[in-house]
Amino acid sequence: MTKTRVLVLNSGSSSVKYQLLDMRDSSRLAVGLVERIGEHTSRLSHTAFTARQTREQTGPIADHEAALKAVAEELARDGLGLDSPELAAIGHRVVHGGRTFTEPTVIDDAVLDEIERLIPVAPLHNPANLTGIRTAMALRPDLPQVAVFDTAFHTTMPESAARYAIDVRTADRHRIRRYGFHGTSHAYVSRATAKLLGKAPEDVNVIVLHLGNGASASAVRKGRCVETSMGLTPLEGLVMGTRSGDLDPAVIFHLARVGGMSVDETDTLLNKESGLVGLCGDNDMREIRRRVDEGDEEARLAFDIYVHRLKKYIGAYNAVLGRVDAIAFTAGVGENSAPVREAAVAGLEELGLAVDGDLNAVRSGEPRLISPPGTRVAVAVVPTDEELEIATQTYALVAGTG
Ligand SMILES: Nc1ncnc2c1ncn2[C@@H]1O[C@H](COP(=O)(O)OP(=O)(O)O)[C@@H](O)[C@H]1O
Ligand SMILES: CC(=O)OP(=O)(O)O
Ligand SMILES: [Mg+2]
Repeated sequence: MTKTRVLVLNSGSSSVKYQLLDMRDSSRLAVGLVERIGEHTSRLSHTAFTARQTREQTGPIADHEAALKAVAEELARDGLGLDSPELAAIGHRVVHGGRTFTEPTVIDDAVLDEIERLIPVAPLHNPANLTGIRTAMALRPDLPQVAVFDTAFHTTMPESAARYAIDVRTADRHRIRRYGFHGTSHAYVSRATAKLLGKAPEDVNVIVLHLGNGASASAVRKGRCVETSMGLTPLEGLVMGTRSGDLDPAVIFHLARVGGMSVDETDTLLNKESGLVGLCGDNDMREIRRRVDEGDEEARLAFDIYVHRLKKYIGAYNAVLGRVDAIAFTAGVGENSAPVREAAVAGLEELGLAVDGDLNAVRSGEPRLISPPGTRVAVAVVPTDEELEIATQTYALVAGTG
């Protein structure tokens, strides 16, 4: 039997997203999501397109291992189980690959060790990724398991962008540099944006704004990343759902000296209790906009801070690229929040940027332009598909080996 299927696992800090694809035509056989892992109100939602079935279950799912086993059971109920002889490989999103991994990589013990070694610089993500990999390996030890790294696309950044201005010896000793994340999404979306413009990726310069729970911007010149907003860890850059993004590093010394806060307390504050949730108590942009529309001042300020930071990055990446052909909004907020897109581009006419109100209001799952016809820079909404990209890269690596 030909092995044409790939299962993709995207294990986040408190969720697992998965897709089973048939790579002959990249069609999706099943998709699903396990949310709120570790809480009493965990939820698994599973759709099998083959059986035209969607099922949901709620109730405690203790950890990522339990989550993955529940996913395997759901797939099996639709005859799509992990024991399928048609399965060619399992592709895993791995957030931090350091400088070691610039390409998708078949996972062995040495790869596992390296992902583990990188936990201190991706504490929210790499442990979950590792559990996902180990559980999948236990379920199908015979199958190639492939890691696709968030950092890989950013390894083309020049040293001038990748280095922090700190003592070189200290930086080198501790491998402190800017790695960047969400690379699979930035790669996919920058290519899809070129396609939307009817051009080859090598012929365009694109700013990609990946605005999900985690958020990052990247500047892509002729298909290669030259700058991105996340750094050593996914904390730097834009305002996010629960992360502060950019900040004077002296805030941390100040909190230690004046606030008596430990390193771990500050880590939690900046990664989990800051960003939109720290500013207004909500991290969901839908809820924030609802509050803004009701005249809530706290939500308004949170929205304004979020947009102000975004605008600074758009300006900075215009300067980095020199010439910009398109700006692409993607991920949960970027794809769905017309007010964020409108506000981020407002007042940037001198940079050749504008958003058309009617086009911006269109709701669609397709890549689309939202700038008025004839503007110098195309502004686009380009849905990301990290799972499809991971499946494509995974299959390219293993096809012909099984
Ligand atoms: N219809 C919508 N309008 C505005 N924001 C939305 C909408 N749907 C989702 N979002 C935002 O997208 C976020 C999730 O984005 P997503 O890319 O799925 O995140 P992640 O992959 O990091 O979990 C939510 O927290 C919410 O702020
Ligand atoms: C790297 C990162 O921030 O990922 P996510 O948006 O999935 O949290
Ligand atoms: Mg995401």
